Amino acid sequence: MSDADDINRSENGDRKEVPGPRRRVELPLPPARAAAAPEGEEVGDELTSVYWMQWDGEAARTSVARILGRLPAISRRVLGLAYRADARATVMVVVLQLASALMSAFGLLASVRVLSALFAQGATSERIHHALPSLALVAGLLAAQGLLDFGVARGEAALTPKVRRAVEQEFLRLNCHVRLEAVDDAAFADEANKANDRGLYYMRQAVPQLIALVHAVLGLIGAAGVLAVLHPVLLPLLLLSVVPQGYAAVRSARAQFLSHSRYSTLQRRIRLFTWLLLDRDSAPEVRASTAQQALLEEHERFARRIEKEDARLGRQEANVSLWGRAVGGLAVGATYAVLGWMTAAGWMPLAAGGGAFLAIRSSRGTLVNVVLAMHQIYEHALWIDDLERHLERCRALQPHRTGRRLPDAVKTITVTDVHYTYPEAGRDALRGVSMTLTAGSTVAFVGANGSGKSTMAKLLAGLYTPSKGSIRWDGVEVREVDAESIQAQVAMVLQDPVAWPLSALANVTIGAGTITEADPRRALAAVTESGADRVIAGLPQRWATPLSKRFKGGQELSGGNWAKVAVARGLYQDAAMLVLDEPTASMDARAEHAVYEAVLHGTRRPDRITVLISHRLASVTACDMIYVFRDGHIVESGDHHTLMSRRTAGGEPGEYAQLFTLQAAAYQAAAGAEDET
Ligand SMILES: Nc1ncnc2c1ncn2[C@@H]1O[C@H](COP(=O)(O)OP(=O)(O)OP(=O)(O)O)[C@@H](O)[C@H]1O
Repeated sequence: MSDADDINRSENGDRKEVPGPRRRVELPLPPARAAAAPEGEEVGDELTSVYWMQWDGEAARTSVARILGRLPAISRRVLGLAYRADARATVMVVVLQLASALMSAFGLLASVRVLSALFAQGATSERIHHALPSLALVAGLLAAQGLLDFGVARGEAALTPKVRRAVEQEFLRLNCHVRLEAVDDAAFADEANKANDRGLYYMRQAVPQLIALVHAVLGLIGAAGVLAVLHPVLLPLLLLSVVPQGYAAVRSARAQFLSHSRYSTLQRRIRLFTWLLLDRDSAPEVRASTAQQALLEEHERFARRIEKEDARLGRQEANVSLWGRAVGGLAVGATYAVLGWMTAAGWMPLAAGGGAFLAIRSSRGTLVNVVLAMHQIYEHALWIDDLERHLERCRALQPHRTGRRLPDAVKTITVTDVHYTYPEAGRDALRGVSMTLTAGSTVAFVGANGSGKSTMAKLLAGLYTPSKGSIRWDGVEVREVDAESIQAQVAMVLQDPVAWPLSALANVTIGAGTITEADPRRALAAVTESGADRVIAGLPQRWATPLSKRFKGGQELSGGNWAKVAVARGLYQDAAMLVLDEPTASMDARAEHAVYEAVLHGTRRPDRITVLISHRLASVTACDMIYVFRDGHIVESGDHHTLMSRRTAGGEPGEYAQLFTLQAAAYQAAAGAEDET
């Protein structure tokens, strides 16, 4: 329904001059009690229909064998990442790890020789004498292994922070370029949040964990080799002693993963309430509306559900671990009993039995490390998998790059029969919009809330791609050029511009893609035109003042002053198209007038198309072309005079004329009331 429908008619059908009460629509009474967020026993109930939960389900249902099968791929990926981050350190870590494992195996063999010498026939002093060379070898090998492990630690210290930076950078780079329509999707935002929260966190730990795993596996291979040399039967016995613990670790990892997935949305919700309670922006309204108690209660409701889930998980883990340790203990006892029996039965010399005991003990410790490292990597791999899928999705959602760029100057933009539907939206936001914009002209989009004005502006700016129809810049279809090259040609000042927590100067220059460099003359001209010059002149450090109270000496601006800075930012960008999407709504009347004066008259440039979106029709009367939007399409177009004289088929004024008269009448009525008092 258009605003024009809101015009009241008097009993005899005459049009009233001033707006009356709004017509009522069919809307049932709201419930007396409503939960702020979905209720339910299951913490993740509200997530069941979200598509990315299916991945979680799939990962958790995957067999252990398949997960283990993925480990080589994950290892390759981590190694590749490490190699790209620091090739030298990666090679060093790999080589030193191998050498350390060799030292460990030789050390075990040397220990068996020491025992053989000690358990041999003859006088004690003679046996000790014979054992000395092997003892010295053991000491030497241990020292060498210590040095090699030191080298591994140094390599790891160099590698881990580099990998961390590389992963984070890639994650951020891909996410911040993802097409806007994907970011509009709540499910995508959930996925990005989860990937940042968990996937990235575990990916950062992947290098040290992989090093720990490789270290343990190599140590195990060395010890197993020694055991095989002593007696092959010892190997399956050893394996038997650790299988129960490994099973328990894997079970526990899977339970944790499912649990975390189930309440990741809850965590977001609880953080939202924490933020609302602590944030400076919401602080005045929270206090003025005494909303503290309501927010605290909602926070507690979620906190209790998380608490319940945490406790359940803890109990489950304790049970699984107890079971694993009990069965594992029995298996170890059995292993030692068999070893004792083999030595007593003469299957193995006593020295070899002693050596086997040492090897089993050290292998058991190593095997537990392997299981723990596998457990961790397995658990984290599930999250890393999600992160990888998210990154893959981000790659697919990058703005299209064809290598073709738009020409620097544009003469005409032709929009033909453009349709656009937001993801998961029930209806089209734009339906068959056509228009022609020519350089040097100022164009206004007007119409009721939700009629599609901002959407059209975002399509013109290349932020969205039309679902149907075409937008051509001097005949070049926008789908055929790099989206970023369109965005570089368009300066957009949005309804709620970002209050960048940067210096006043950086707040002006960031629209041109820099916060460290400025064209001083252009910056001064931009702030002068937008009226931000007075704002900046009043700041303690002028251009250098940080515009955020989070910084020492930082200043906070009023909404209207922020808008002036935002308009300056748009003007500074000096783009082929300037879109002002109601940035003046929070400005005082004089400031708004000054901005429109500057944009419509002062800086009218022959090479620029200026698009104004406004609900205050008095601001757009000087535009060359005015497009009136309703329900996603253009119902009227022309300049102010044409539109004011337009009549419908029934002889009634057109939509623009009705809206304009309505607004003018409201001012005149108010002015009349002032005169009477
Ligand atoms: N990010 C989004 N995701 C889904 N739907 C959206 C999104 N943004 C806008 N819409 C819907 O698209 C339609 C057009 O919205 P748009 O913001 O373009 O209208 P507008 O004319 O600029 O409104 P206003 O005057 O209130 O700024 C509306 O139905 C709106 O609810």
